[in-house]
Amino acid sequence: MGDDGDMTYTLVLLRHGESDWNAKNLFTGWVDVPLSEKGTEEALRGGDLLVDAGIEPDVVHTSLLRRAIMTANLALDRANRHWIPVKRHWRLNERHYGALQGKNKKEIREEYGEEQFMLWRRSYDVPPPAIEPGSEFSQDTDPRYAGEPIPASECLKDVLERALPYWESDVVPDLKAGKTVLVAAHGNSLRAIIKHLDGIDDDTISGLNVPTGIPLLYELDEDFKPTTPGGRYLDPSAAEAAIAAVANQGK
Ligand SMILES: O=C(O)[C@@H](CO)OP(=O)(O)O
Repeated sequence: MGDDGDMTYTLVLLRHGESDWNAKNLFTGWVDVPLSEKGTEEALRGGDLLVDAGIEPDVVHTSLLRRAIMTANLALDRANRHWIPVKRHWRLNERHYGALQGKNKKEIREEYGEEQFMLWRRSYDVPPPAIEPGSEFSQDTDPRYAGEPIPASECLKDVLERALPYWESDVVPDLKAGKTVLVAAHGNSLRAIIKHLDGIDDDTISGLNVPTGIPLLYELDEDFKPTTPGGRYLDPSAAEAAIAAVANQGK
């Protein structure tokens, strides 16, 4: 609720802390790797940032991947909000990186060249080649996805199309109920949500990167439009440096 009585909704987006594969510079996607030690620290600091900003999440939504789940647990524990209700869904998972999952970003860039590398990594509508079912980094027999229409590779457009139904059916109702909502997810699933919220066009979104472990606060008006375009990172200077590091991965 704004001071002037207008209804606003409070949303916090949180990308997981650094994972082991972020540290090793590997395409990760749906591979369920743990947080690195640095990532654990980032998640706890994310909780401190929530406390410092006086933000008390009422409900948390996560993907089905442990790096997002653990980040939410650590941040909320630090913020003494570990007890709030949680909902998890694969529709908040990282973008499925197809046959690139498990591959080194620098090696792929050197093998295929900068242009193809960036098309696969940041174009809106060019997915990487599909992953082979049954291969080492495929999720086709993973019980957590049994019976679900899971992808074998995704571009950002695909991510937006599968994340939006969950956004509308589960996140929006929590916001409309006046809850402060925390969404703990991934670089590309959050890029999809940000594209939707801020109405970013298909070309411009390729230049937008999300740093690990720094809460991004959105106040939304009654039409679910951000009152501050792009939201506000709770540690803006750390976010700026971390965004540049994500953009330069593979170099
Ligand atoms: O590997 C991945 O799954 C993602 C996020 O870490 O990488 P990128 O930023 O290259 O899309």
